[in-house]
Amino acid sequence: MITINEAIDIVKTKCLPLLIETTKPLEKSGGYKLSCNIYAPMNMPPFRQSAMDGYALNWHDKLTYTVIAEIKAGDNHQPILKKGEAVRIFTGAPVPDSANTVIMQEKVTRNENTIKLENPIAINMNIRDVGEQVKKSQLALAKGTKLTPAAIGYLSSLGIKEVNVYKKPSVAILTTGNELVEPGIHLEYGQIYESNSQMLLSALYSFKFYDVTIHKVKDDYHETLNTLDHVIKEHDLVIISGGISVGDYDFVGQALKALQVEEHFYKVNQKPGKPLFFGTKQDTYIFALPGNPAASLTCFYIYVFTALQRLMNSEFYKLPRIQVKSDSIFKKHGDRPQFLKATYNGNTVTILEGQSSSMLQTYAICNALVFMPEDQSKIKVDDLVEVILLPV
Ligand SMILES: Nc1nc2c(c(=O)[nH]1)N[C@H]1C(S)=C(S)[C@@H](COP(=O)(O)OP(=O)(O)OC[C@H]3O[C@@H](n4cnc5c(N)ncnc54)[C@H](O)[C@@H]3O)O[C@H]1N2
Ligand code: MOO
Repeated sequence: MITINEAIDIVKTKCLPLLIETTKPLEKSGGYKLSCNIYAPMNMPPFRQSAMDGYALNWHDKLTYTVIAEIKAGDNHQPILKKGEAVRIFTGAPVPDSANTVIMQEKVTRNENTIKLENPIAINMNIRDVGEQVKKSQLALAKGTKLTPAAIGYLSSLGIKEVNVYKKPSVAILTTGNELVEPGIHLEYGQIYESNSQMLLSALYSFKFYDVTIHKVKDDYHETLNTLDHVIKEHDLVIISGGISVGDYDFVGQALKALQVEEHFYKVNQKPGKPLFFGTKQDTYIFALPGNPAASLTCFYIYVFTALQRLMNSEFYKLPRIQVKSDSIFKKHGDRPQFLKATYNGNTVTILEGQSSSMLQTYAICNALVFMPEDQSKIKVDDLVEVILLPV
């Protein structure tokens, strides 16, 4: 059995950036990376803007100015100021060419058509110059930049409505199991509700992967084989849930072999998620996650996340990890390294009850995983532990 780090390294090495270009409306481009440089189509700001509510002045060496006009944001007139004249002005309004400084209103006393400055002011204060952020034709954002809310706001401020980006992977989720029933349908004895597809879909959505299809098969070899064959051909990444262990009705391994999926690893020395498979067929990456729900989700966060980040050409291929003091105790059974459901309060971490890989109840309220290495058998209060922060 390989170690967790070996498995992560294999995923990291095998998964290559997709680098397929596509065009997206700006409002739907969050989380994508630019596939080419964007040059500013205009100066930003496009005109000299006042940064304060106050007065734009044509500076002179006295403290008193005559107010000759008013300019508010959106106005397009350009009063001409002589030396010693001022215009009332507001934040975001165009500063006339003949004004050379702006003073905030709190620093003047107004008396009808004159203002008196408390103290002398220097020129060029509180004016955002034309092209101060970016000049027309300058590089606005470089190829490869990830489109964050700020980047989208910035491009939108330049009047840009669509962008060329690298495609995100298309993902198929395939659940397996005779016992699984759709929520909403009456459960017969021996049946449970199928929940991993919604959980994995939601995890993908949380990382802004929306191109996802869901497929469900019974514990039937031919159905598993045919559906897998189809989803592998149609998607960049396939996430299988369940049917990967050694039971007589676990057909996933057999089907993957028959489809000549190249195995990169099967079984990782970890708890939960020992029977984890990763392989490739042509350009498609395939994970078979253990069916136990908590094991499935932990394997998603530790391995599938890495694959997704690599396909997106991101250098951040692991969730953030920090060292934190534990405020609880935990005794490990067995010697596999373990991921423990936990809550991190910004200061200490609490290891929760219900660590079984079949249990989602405590996972539902956890915001972190504590990683307990192979050689550690217990965690005491105040021990420093490694905490993996989950995107909740
Ligand atoms: N003889 C052995 N038995 C098992 C081993 C082993 O090493 N030797 N490993 C155990 C471990 S650890 C795990 S984890 C599971 C993994 O089994 P599978 O991946 O084959 O998963 P299933 O058997 O199909 O299901 C396991 C469990 O999860 C429930 N499940 C499955 N899919 C869903 C779903 N979509 N929604 C909700 N719940 C689901 C399923 O009903 C089972 O209870 O194997 C152990 N056995
Ligand atoms: O590996 Mo299993 O996920 O421990 O239950």
